[in-house]
Amino acid sequence: MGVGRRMKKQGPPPPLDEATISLIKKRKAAEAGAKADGGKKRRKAVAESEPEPEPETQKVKTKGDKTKSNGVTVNGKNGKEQKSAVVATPKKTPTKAEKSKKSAKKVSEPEPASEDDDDDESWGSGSAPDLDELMQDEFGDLDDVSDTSGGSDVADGKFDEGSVFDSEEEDHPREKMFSDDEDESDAEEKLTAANIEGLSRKLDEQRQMEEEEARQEMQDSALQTNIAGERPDIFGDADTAAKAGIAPNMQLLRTRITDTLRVLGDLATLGQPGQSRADYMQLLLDDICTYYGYTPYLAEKLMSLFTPMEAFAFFEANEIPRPVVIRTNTLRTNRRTLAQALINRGVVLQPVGKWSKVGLQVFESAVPLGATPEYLAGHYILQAASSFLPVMALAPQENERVLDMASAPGGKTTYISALMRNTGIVVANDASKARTKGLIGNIHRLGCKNTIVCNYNAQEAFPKILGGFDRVLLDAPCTGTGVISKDPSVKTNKTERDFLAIPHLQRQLLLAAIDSTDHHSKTGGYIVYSTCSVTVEENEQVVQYVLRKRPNVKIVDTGLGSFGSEGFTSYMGKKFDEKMTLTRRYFPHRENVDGFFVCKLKKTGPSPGASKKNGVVADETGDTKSNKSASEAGDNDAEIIDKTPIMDENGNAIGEDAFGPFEEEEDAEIIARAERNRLRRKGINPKAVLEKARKDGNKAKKQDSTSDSASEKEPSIEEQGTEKKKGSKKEKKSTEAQEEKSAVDATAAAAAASSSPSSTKSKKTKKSKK
Ligand SMILES: C[S@@+](CC[C@H](N)C(=O)[O-])C[C@H]1O[C@@H](n2cnc3c(N)ncnc32)[C@H](O)[C@@H]1O
Repeated sequence: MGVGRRMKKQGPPPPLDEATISLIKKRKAAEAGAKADGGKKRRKAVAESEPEPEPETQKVKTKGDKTKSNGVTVNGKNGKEQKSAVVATPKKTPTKAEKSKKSAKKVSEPEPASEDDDDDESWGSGSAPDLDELMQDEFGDLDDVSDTSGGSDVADGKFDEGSVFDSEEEDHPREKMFSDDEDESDAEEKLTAANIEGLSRKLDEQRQMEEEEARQEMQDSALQTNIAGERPDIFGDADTAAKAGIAPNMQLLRTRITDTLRVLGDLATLGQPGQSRADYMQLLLDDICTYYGYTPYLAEKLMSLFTPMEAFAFFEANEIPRPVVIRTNTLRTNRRTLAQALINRGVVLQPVGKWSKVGLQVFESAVPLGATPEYLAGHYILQAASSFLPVMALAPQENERVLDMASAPGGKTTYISALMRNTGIVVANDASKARTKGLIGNIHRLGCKNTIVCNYNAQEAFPKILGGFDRVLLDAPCTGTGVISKDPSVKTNKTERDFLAIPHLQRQLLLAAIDSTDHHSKTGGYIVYSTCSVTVEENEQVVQYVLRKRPNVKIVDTGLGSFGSEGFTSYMGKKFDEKMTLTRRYFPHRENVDGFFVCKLKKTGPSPGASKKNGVVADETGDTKSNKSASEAGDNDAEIIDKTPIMDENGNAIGEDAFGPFEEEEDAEIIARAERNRLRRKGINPKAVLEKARKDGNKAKKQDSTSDSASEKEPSIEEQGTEKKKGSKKEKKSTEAQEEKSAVDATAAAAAASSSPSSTKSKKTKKSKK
C-alpha cells in the first residue's frame, strides 16, 4: 500500500529553528541601523510597514537572560547535540548580521507576486524553470521578506520532494486543487540545491559561534562559582539561606543548580565529604521546585525521565514559548499561495521543515494571525508542529471511515479531512459539548465536508454506537506535561490523583479505540494513540496495558522517521514490549516542539469477547446494534471490560491470569472451583459450607464468597496493570482505582447523558447487575 511507501519517504524533520528567528530579528535590527544611516531602500512597501524588530523578544518572554547565562548544551539520546542554549542565546555580532545581509542581496529580487504569479503552469513537471525563475516564482517573496528583514535564510532548503504527502501521488491521482504543492516539488528541490548549502553554512556558523559563547560563559561561571576551591560548598549556601529565612535569591539559586549539576557530573572529585548522590539529587530537586515553581511531586516525576543535566534542559525549555506554526488547509489553498498572501500582510515566515508540505513557521507578524482574511477564509489553522505528527502517523486514506475519538477543537480532525480530500467519512467526537462548538467552527471554516461531529463519552459510545472504522485516532486527554510552556499551571495543579485517574481514562479510551477498528479493513486497521504529555504513565504504560488486554494489536512503525526519540522499553524497573522503540517521543528541549508521544497500532484480529458472546464481532461490521462489543460486554467498566478473557486463534483463553477476573455469568463453574479452592486453603470443607449455604438459601453470603474469590485473583492482575508497589498498597490502590473510576464516571456523566438511550440503558443495567 501507499501508506508504507509514503511514510518511508518522510524525511526526519529537524528541530524547529528558533535560532533562525533570532537570526532574522538580528538582521532586521542591523538593517534598521543601516537604514537610519541613510542605508539602502527597502524594496517592498509591505516590508516597509513591518514593525521594527525587538531582538531580545524571545529572551524577555523567557525569564530574561536566565537561559543564556547557563549556556548548557545537552546531548540528546541519539548523541545529537541539542541546542537549548542556542535557542535561548540569540547573541550575534553585527558583523555576522552584515554578512548575512550581503548574502541575501545576492538573491535576485522579484516583483511582488500577484495571485496570478502563483499559476502552477510555471511548475509543470515537463519544463524545468531556471533558478532565478524558480526563486522568483516560488520563494522570491520569501527571500524578499527575509531580505527586508535583514536576511535571506528563510529559504533554507526545507521544501523538499521527500515530504510526507508526496508519494500519495502514486496512490491517488491528484486533482487540480491538490496538485499545487506537488508540482512545486521539482522547483523546491532545485531551489534547495542552489541555496541550502550557502544558507545552512551560515546558520551553522552562527550556531557554532553561539555555542562557543555559551560554553565559554559556562566555563566562566564555573570558574567564578568555584573560585574558593575545587569543591563548591553547595549545602553550606543552602543552609545559610534557609536559616536566614529569606526569600531565595533567584540568581544564587540558579548558580547553585548549575553547581549541583556540575558536582553530580563528577561526584568523586567535586562532591563534599559525607554528602551522597542522593543528597545532591534532593537538593537539586528542591532548588528546581523553588526556581521553576513545580510541585515536588511533579518535578520528581519529570526528573525521573532524564539525567539531571537533561532534566535541567527540559525545565529550561518549558520556560520558552515554542515557535508559532500554522498549517495550510489544502482543502482551500496551497502553501505557496498562503505564504505569499501572508507575506504581503507583513508576516515573516518560512516552511516548518522538509517533513511537512503544509506547515509554516511564523517568526513575526504585523497582524494578528487569528484574524487575517486568510484565516477567516479557512486557508490555515494555528496548530503546534507536534500536533501534525499523530495525523501523519495515522496516514488516513481517501474514502476510508476514520474516527477521531477526542477531537475538539479539531486541529487534527481538519487535517485528517484534508488528507482524505473531503472523501470518505471522518467521525469527529468529543465528550465536551462546549469544546465541540470550536470543533464545528473549525470544520466549517476549513471547509471539511466529510466530517460528522458527535458528542459522546468515547468510552461509552464506541464501538457500541459506531464501530468498524478503518483508522482511529485517539489524541487522548492528558495531564499536559508536554505543553507546560503553554500552560504553566500544570506545574502546580496536577496531583498524584491526576496521574492515576488520567492514565486510567486513557487506557479505557484506547481499548475502545481498538475495539472500534475494523481489522478486516482493506486499507487500514490502524489506531494511533497520542498525548501531549511526557510521563511514562500516560504513554508507554498505557500502551503496555492495552497490549496485554488486547493481544489482537501490535505496535507498528509510526512512519515518522527518526525524528524524535524512541519510546522507553523500561522505566523504574518495569519492562515494556520491545517494540515500544517504534513509538516516538518528542521533547521541547530536544526538538523544540511541544512534548508529545505517538504510538501506532495495527489490529490483527477481532477484539476479545465479542465473538465469544455473539458470534459476530461488532467492530468488524460496524453494525453494532445487534452485536455486543467487548466494551459493551463489560459495560464500559474498566475492570470488567479489561478482564474479558482473551482468546487465541484456536479459541483458547490466553493466560487467564493476564486478563483479569472471570465473567460471572460465563464462568460460573470456574468461579465455583476457585471458591472451593479458596475455602480449602483456609482449611474449610467447601462441601459443608456450600451445602449449608444452599440449605439456608443464603445467596447473598454465597455471592460475597464469590467476590472474595475474585479479589484473590487480583494480585496477578495488579502485577500486570499497576504501577504502584505491592503489598498493603494494593488495597489502597484498589480503593483509589474505585475513586478514580467514580471521578472519571462523573466527568463522563455529562457526555453519557447525551449518548444514545441504548448506552445509558446498558450502563444502568450493568450497575444494577453489580
Ligand atoms: C488533547 S484534547 C484533543 C485535541 C484534538 N485532538 C485536536 O487536535 O484539536 C483531548 C480532548 O479529549 C476530550 N475528552 C476527554 N474525555 C473524553 C472522553 N471520555 N471521550 C471523548 N472525548 C474526551 C476533551 O474534551 C478534549 O477535547
